[in-house]
Amino acid sequence: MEGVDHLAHERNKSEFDVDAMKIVWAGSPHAFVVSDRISKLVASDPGFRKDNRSTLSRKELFKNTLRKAAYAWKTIIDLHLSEEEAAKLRFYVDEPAFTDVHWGMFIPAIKGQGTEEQQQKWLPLAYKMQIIGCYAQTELGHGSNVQGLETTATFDPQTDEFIIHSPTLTSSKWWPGGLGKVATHAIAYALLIVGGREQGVHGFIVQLRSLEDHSPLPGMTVGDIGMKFGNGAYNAMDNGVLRFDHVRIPRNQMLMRVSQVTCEGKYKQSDVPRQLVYGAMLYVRQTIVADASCALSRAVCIATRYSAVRRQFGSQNGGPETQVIDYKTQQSRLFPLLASAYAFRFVGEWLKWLYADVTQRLQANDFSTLPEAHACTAGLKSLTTTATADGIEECRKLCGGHGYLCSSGLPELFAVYVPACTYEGENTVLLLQVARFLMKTVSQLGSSKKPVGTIAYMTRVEHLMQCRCGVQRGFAELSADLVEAAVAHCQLLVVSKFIEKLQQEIPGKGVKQQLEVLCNIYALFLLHKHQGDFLSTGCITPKHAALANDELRSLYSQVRPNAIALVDAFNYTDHYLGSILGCYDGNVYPKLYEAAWKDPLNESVVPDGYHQYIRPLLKQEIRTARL
Ligand SMILES: CC/C=C\C/C=C\C/C=C\CCCC(=O)SCCNC(=O)CCNC(=O)[C@H](O)C(C)(C)COP(=O)(O)OP(=O)(O)OC[C@H]1O[C@@H](n2cnc3c(N)ncnc32)[C@H](O)[C@@H]1OP(=O)(O)O
Ligand SMILES: Cc1cc2nc3c(=O)[nH]c(=O)nc-3n(C[C@H](O)[C@H](O)[C@H](O)COP(=O)(O)OP(=O)(O)OC[C@H]3O[C@@H](n4cnc5c(N)ncnc54)[C@H](O)[C@@H]3O)c2cc1C
Repeated sequence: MEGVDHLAHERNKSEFDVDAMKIVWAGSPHAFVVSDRISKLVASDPGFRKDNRSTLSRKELFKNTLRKAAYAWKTIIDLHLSEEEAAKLRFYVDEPAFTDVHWGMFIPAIKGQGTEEQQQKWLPLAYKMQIIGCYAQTELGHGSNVQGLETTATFDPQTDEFIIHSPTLTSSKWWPGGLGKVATHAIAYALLIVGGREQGVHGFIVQLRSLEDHSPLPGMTVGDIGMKFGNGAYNAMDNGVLRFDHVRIPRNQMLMRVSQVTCEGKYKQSDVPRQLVYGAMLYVRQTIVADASCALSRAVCIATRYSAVRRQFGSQNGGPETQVIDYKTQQSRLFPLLASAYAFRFVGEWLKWLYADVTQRLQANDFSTLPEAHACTAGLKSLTTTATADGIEECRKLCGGHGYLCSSGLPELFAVYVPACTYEGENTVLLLQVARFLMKTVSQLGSSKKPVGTIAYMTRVEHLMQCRCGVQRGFAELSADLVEAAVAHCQLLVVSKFIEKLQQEIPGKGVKQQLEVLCNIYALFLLHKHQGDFLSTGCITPKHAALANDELRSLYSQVRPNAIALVDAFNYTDHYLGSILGCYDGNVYPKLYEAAWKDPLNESVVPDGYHQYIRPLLKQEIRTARL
């Protein structure tokens, strides 16, 4: 029945203060108040409905996304929302769109790589959305290999301009979000050529479309690259293709914080590391880690609530069947994902601090922590997105057949989420960056200082690399193993940041205790999953492995009465979850049944096509099929 909380009995089992945990999850009392208010504002506004998305054609979906983006912007203006509130509104609208790239990449790139003068010119236009930007780095032929990009930017001292050109088919810009149909400007990455000399890849602000009638400017061939994975909402994003035909831009539209080109045609490399050209990627990667905790927590919320609702087998004397959440197999699949959602939340908080710290240092020209920041953002982006994509799929499977319905919210969540394993740095490529950082760390330790902890094994690897073949060839030969080492290094980071979080003051009855249980689940699940490595290196004995497994089962039993409260702490509205299986009141079956009849296929009892195809079949009126 509507209005009845079918999960009340579960909520009454909770052994901790859920409201206090909501503040821990939000990050602070202020963050909770803002999130709670904005999520309810979005959920209560019909202008932001999303339950009909799966029935729209791609063009309808895209146009609806434009409508929502404009409506969101009007809401932000009319309600005088702050930047923080506006970002929360875009988050809870939950629609992949050009605004993600405008706010998430275009603006950070100008802030990170533009001079003061360039920031003063372009940021006010971008903040007021008087221009709409995209981040055009990837090309048809190159994405991971940034230094392999082929678009050229040739300086013409006669006119004090750069000539942006796509010399080959593979140099076509390909994938940038917002580029296909909406963006008026791009940060375009191109190989700088000054006085006939190549100077590496740099960023350039290029206007793509007229601000009067939105038509592509001369020399621009631009469009959408076509449908993407599944029928998911990511098809609302106009990932585009762009070819430049000798497009001229003023010299002052090269982003010149890192390097400069003078009007005389001199190339100047300031003492800022050239890697700052990659700065926007550092920023986005750290946001992607926080994003992973959100996406995984959504899937876990759905699967946990449904696991408490669903009963299957186990009826005694005609009594109720067993809740599937009580099966140890269900717990051993679900609860490590619940623990991971919290773990990624806290490592994401730490990474946000690390990024802010490195940014502050960079402003003082202190580049000492840039390598560490790169390794951490790259590695944690890789680790958390892989685990989250796998975790969303596992949550779909945990919900049985109903998990495969669009109305469960899980297929769409998966389809929209999985490219995170590829964009902003393909996950293996990023782990190789971490491996390179680890190897460099080890080689710098020198003979007097042996590596310890998770990089202790690197001594053997380093010896092998130096004696058997050159370091470079050794690295390539052992790269698959080094990627595993990089993952282990990042897992250590996640566990250690969870432990550090527990050393903080955490108010609320039973809250810290619950987090300690989740931290232990996360760590022991990893030990169980990788026990082969731990055993073969003598880090643990078979007895330790058995103890860990026993302890895991005990910890699952401790989580069980608190599972619903732990996902309630995410404080997601039913609108944001977009899932009948995960609805707050657990009233699943009537909602599933009601939703089925809303499908367009049920608009007629006899389907289109019956008289044309089925009736002739049934009446044996089909002549022998033409071969
Ligand atoms: C939730 C998201 C929210 C907002 C985002 C908006 C929308 C969401 C949707 C989609 C967004 C996705 C957008 C994109 O995908 S943009 C394109 C992303 N592309 C990439 O990530 C390319 C990946 N490739 C690279 O980063 C580099 O090519 C490389 C793999 C790192 C190799 O670099 P390269 O210069 O060729 O050579 P190396 O010799 O390996 O490195 C030299 C040197 O530099 C150091 N380094 C490398 N990168 C960085 C960095 N980013 N910061 C700092 N330092 C860096 C590297 O460690 C090495 O240092 P050494 O000391 O070892 O020499
Ligand atoms: C949904 C989506 C949105 C995107 N948005 C944008 C955007 O807004 N702007 C933008 O510029 N780009 C965007 N991209 C592009 C994205 O950044 C690239 O796809 C990504 O960087 C991966 O590069 P790639 O496609 O060239 O993959 P590749 O590098 O070709 O990877 C293919 C395979 O080769 C392997 N590989 C590559 N190099 C190595 C190596 N050195 N050693 C070992 N293995 C290797 C990889 O691990 C992978 O298995 C987007 C992509 C997607 C899917």
